[in-house]
Amino acid sequence: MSGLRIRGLSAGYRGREVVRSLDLEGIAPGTVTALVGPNAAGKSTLLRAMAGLIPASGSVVLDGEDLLALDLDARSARIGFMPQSLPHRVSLSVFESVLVALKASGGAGRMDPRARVMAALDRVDLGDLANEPLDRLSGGQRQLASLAQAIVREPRLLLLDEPTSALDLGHQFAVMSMARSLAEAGGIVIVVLHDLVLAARWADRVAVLRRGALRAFGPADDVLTPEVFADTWAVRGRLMRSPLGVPYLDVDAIGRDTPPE
Ligand SMILES: Nc1ncnc2c1ncn2[C@@H]1O[C@H](COP(=O)(O)OP(=O)(O)OP(=O)(O)O)[C@@H](O)[C@H]1O
Repeated sequence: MSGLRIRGLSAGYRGREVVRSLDLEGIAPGTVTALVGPNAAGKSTLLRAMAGLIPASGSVVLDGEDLLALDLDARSARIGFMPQSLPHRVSLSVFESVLVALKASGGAGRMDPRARVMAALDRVDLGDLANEPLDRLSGGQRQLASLAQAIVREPRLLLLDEPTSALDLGHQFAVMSMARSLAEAGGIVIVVLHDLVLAARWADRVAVLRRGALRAFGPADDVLTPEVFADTWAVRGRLMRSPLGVPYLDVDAIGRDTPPE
C-alpha cells in the first residue's frame, strides 16, 4: 500500500486538457523520480494537479489514500510543493516566509516552530539570510527560500518544479543531494528537471513526459535511449557514462533520426 500510484490523471486549463489520462505506478518510498520532457509537455501541470492547485480527475494514491479526494489542508499536510516561478514583491523576511509555510495547513507540530524554520533554512544554506527581505534576494537565493518553504513540514511527498534552474553548480549539487537525503528518510521526491545529466546522476527513476502522456519510466540508462531522444526532444542523442559511471550526454544533431550504432 505504501508508495505513490497515479492512474488516469487528466488535468488542464479552461477546458483544455494538458495531462491526458496519465498512469504512473510503482513509485516507492525512499526514491527520487526525475520528471523530464520538452517544454510544454505538461510537467508543471502534472505537479500542480498532484498538489491540488488545479482541478484534476483520476487518482493520485499516496500510501493507500487518494490525494484528490482530500481537502486542501489534508493534502498540503502530506505534500510539499516548490513551484517553478516564485512570487515577486512579497513583503516578508526569508524567515517569515518559511514560518508562514509551516503554519499554513495545520500548524507546526510539537517542535518549536522557530527551530524548525531555522533548521530548514540552514539545510538550504540560507541561515545567514533569515532576516533579509525576500524580495532582496538573488534569483538563486529566492529559489532556495522556496525550497525551504516546501521542506519545512518534512512532507511525505515532495514535488519540486525545476529547483535548480537558477542555481550555481555547488548549490545544484547541494539541492539534489538534499532531495536524495529527504527520500532516504522515507519520503518520495518528484523533481522536474531539464538537465538530463542531473536526472541520471541523482534520480532512481526517470519519467519522460511527452504531450501530456508518459513516454517512458524507469532507470535513466533504460529510459534515455536514442529513440526517446529522437521522438521526445527531436535531437540525436544518447546517455553515456564515463568509466567511473558518471553520466554525460552525447547530443550531436537536431533531428529525429537516431544515431548510427
Ligand atoms: N495557467 C495556465 N493557463 C493556461 N494554460 C497553461 C497554464 N499553464 C500552462 N499552460 C499550458 O499548458 C501546457 C503545458 O504547460 P506546462 O507548464 O505544464 O509544461 P512544462 O512541461 O512544465 O513546460 P516547461 O518545461 O516549458 O516549463 C502549455 O501548452 C502551456 O501553455
